[in-house]
Amino acid sequence: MRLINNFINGQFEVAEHDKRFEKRSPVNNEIIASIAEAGRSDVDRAVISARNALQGEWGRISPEQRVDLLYGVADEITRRFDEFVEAEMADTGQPHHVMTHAFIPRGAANFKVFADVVKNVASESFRTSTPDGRGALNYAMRVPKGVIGVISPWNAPFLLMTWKVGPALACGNTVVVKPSEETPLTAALLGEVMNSVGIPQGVYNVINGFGPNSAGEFLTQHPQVDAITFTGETRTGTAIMKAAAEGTRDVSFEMGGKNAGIVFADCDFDAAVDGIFRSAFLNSGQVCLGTERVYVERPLFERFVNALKTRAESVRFGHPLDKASNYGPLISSEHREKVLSYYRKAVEEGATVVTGGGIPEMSAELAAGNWIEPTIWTGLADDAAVVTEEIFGPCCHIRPFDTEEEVVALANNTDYGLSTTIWTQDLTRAHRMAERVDVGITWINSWFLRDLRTAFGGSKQSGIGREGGVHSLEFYTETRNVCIKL
Ligand SMILES: NC(=O)C1=CN([C@@H]2O[C@H](COP(=O)(O)OP(=O)(O)OC[C@H]3O[C@@H](n4cnc5c(N)ncnc54)[C@H](O)[C@@H]3O)[C@@H](O)[C@H]2O)C=CC1
Ligand SMILES: O=C(O)/C=C/C=C(\O)C(=O)O
Repeated sequence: MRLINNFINGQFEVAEHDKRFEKRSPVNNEIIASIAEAGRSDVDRAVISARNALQGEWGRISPEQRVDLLYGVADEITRRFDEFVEAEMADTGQPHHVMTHAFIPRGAANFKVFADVVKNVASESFRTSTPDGRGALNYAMRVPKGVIGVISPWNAPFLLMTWKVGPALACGNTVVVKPSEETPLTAALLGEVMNSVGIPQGVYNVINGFGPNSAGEFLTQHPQVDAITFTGETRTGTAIMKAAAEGTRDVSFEMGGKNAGIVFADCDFDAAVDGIFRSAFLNSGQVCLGTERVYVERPLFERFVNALKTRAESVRFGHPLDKASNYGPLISSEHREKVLSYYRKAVEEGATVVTGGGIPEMSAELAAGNWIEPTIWTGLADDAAVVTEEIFGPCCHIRPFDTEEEVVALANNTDYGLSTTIWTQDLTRAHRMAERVDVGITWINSWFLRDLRTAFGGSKQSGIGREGGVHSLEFYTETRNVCIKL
């Protein structure tokens, strides 16, 4: 069993009163780690060490040196790639290929890309007229915001945590990270990386624990935290926003979604089936950008439902170390119970269960894990619970539509506004749709195709602000204007 401690001022430390909690494997629910649960005094030391680091060596080094250090972090993640893959698989139970092809490489990229962004972005300047005719020069200067509180979720832990730590450090801030209680391993490994490449003590800190009345709340309430960046549930975002209001701290939120996939009859059929399959079922449906509502133009409806059913029934459940498996469990037994409760509700509300709806049969050594079948429904009303509420599991409801007008209204019929995926060969129509569907991110003939320089975030209850490229700089720096009278 692993012992995971908090990482404060460059040292791994036990928590006050040596308080700990257990982490269970999603594949069989055996205990795999014991985690130090940070108390208020631990969080306080982490925040103070982050503040001191701003005044120390980190605050004094040049942007070029900072950029080189972050390249070093990316290279060291790549050098220790297998350890990160193994740790993330242990935490999440997700397949080896998802880690090696997507989630762990993105961790390294999150440091490299933002190092490049800060190296290459110019600041604005204006020549200003004055009555004496000599004029003035205004220019903007970016300074770090200070100590950033980073609160991250469990579904893509390393990717989503480094998506915030990378730009925060590139901009010269220091961070205190509170990883999800479900997935503490890679944040701790990153502490080792920070030390080995020479990131000064106190720049990167990790405190473990839960949300309310635990490390998450202690961090967001701490008056020396200058800004908070959060990915997680919309309800949690509301609680964090209340905490941030004290001291009027800035927030950046990426939250839940109830994303629509829209398939027109003129689409490339195989590509659309493949794209919707990935968007509904990748990571066992635990992706904020995932598709839980699918709208298919009527002439294609039956054929599409049958093809998606075939794909969903072809997944191979298994241990992530078994390379023949391509499908993992849900993160926890509590989360599986939540998703199963939606499976039951769908039936109560009159759904036709096209496939799935229950728990797959597993071998004896995996039977105690959080396995669940990919599930497809049809036939529900537009106000059914599984059509309106975020489930965050491997499931989707498919409904036919007849007109563009109708499908825009259906897609927008939600309090969320994170992403959508649209499948059509008519790019004029696709563009028209992108203007009308009320989301932060629209993918056309693709899904989860990321360029880290682009704006990422949600509308409505899916988020506040945008991160990515220069948008991250907007959040992680203060812009100062300097006016020189010439
Ligand atoms: N929009 C996006 O980019 C993404 C959104 N999500 C959303 O995240 C959710 C799944 O992740 P979870 O980890 O279950 O979310 P969650 O909101 O329960 O937890 C996220 C983090 O917040 C912490 N936390 C909980 N209550 C807190 C409080 N009162 N104060 C401070 N910290 C608190 C948790 O300990 C955890 O570290 C889904 O609803 C999903 O839609 C997940 C990934 C990406
Ligand atoms: O690519 C990003 O920056 C965010 C991706 C989000 C997920 O992977 C997720 O929520 O699972």
